[in-house]
Amino acid sequence: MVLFPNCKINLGLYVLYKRADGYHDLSTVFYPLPVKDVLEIIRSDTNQFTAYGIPIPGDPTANLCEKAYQLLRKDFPTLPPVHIHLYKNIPIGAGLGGGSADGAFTLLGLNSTFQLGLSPDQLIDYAAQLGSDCPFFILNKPCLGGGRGEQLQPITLDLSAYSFVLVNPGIHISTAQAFSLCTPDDAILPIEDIISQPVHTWKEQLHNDFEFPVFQLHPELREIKTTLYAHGALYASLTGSGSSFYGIFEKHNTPTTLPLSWNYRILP
Ligand SMILES: C[C@@](CO)(OP(=O)(O)O)[C@H](O)COP(=O)(O)OP(=O)(O)OC[C@H]1O[C@@H](n2ccc(N)nc2=O)[C@H](O)[C@@H]1O
Ligand SMILES: Nc1ncnc2c1ncn2[C@@H]1O[C@H](COP(=O)(O)OP(=O)(O)O)[C@@H](O)[C@H]1O
Repeated sequence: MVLFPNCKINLGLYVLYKRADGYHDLSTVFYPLPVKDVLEIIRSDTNQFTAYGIPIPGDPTANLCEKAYQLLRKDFPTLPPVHIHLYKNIPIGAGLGGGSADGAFTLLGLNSTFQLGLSPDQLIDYAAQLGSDCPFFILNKPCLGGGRGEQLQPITLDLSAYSFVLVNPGIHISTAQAFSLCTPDDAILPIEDIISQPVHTWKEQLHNDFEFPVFQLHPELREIKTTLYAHGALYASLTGSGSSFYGIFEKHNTPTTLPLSWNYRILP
């Protein structure tokens, strides 16, 4: 079976407070975008994980694909061995949730290949054990995210009339470090109220709490946001804990090139 795990962006991200378990409660909107990895799962005699494309830091046994397999294997001891081949294309540690997508899609792929009969709610429970961002990719549609990110409420939000520019500065930002640099504050406007207004109004109202610490760590990244607005973005922001930024543009007003020394992709 071949699957295509996609990335996400966060439309607004508010860190509300630090919990006793060390995680933070947050409020965000997860929105899927079509930058994708390629994930192949094949029944085999032995377990094997192979990754190609962008190098993934860390021990391969800590890969979220491998972790997803082991998580299901605990509850389904008859799950046969598999070869997992991952072509990595989504930038890593970039706030795009690529690792989480790979883990969630591995759960989905194993469930359907081996007919495990897991419901979406059960898959979300497994995904939440892999990481806070993983449950979103089981639903993979625009969602309001609460709790540590695992409490999901699908929302009606269609941005297909717009194009997106994704800028990847290639700086790996540790999610744990980024959270430790945020000052939690739960006095916020409900994010769903902001999102329901036209996109051009978001600039004044919709914020990502990670921008402040990320700009402190990497002041040179301010230029990305400034450039996106200078070239007509209706809205521009850091996604997740960074380091990627996105701009939302009217389709007829989308730049074809940007004066940036960092990699960027235009999703028309
Ligand atoms: C910030 C967000 C926003 O979508 O995205 P990314 O920037 O990673 O894409 C997510 O909350 C990231 O979720 P995810 O990357 O799955 O994080 P996890 O593996 O669960 O946690 C990594 C570490 O981040 C911190 N963490 C994570 C989520 C959360 N709600 N509170 C936290 O404090 C904890 O220190 C935890 O040990
Ligand atoms: N399949 C995977 N792809 C990318 N990173 C992975 C994967 N599995 C585990 N990781 C680990 O997750 C971290 C980055 O996660 P990623 O989802 O790319 O970033 P972010 O959390 O910023 O959205 C890295 O430290 C990496 O070692």
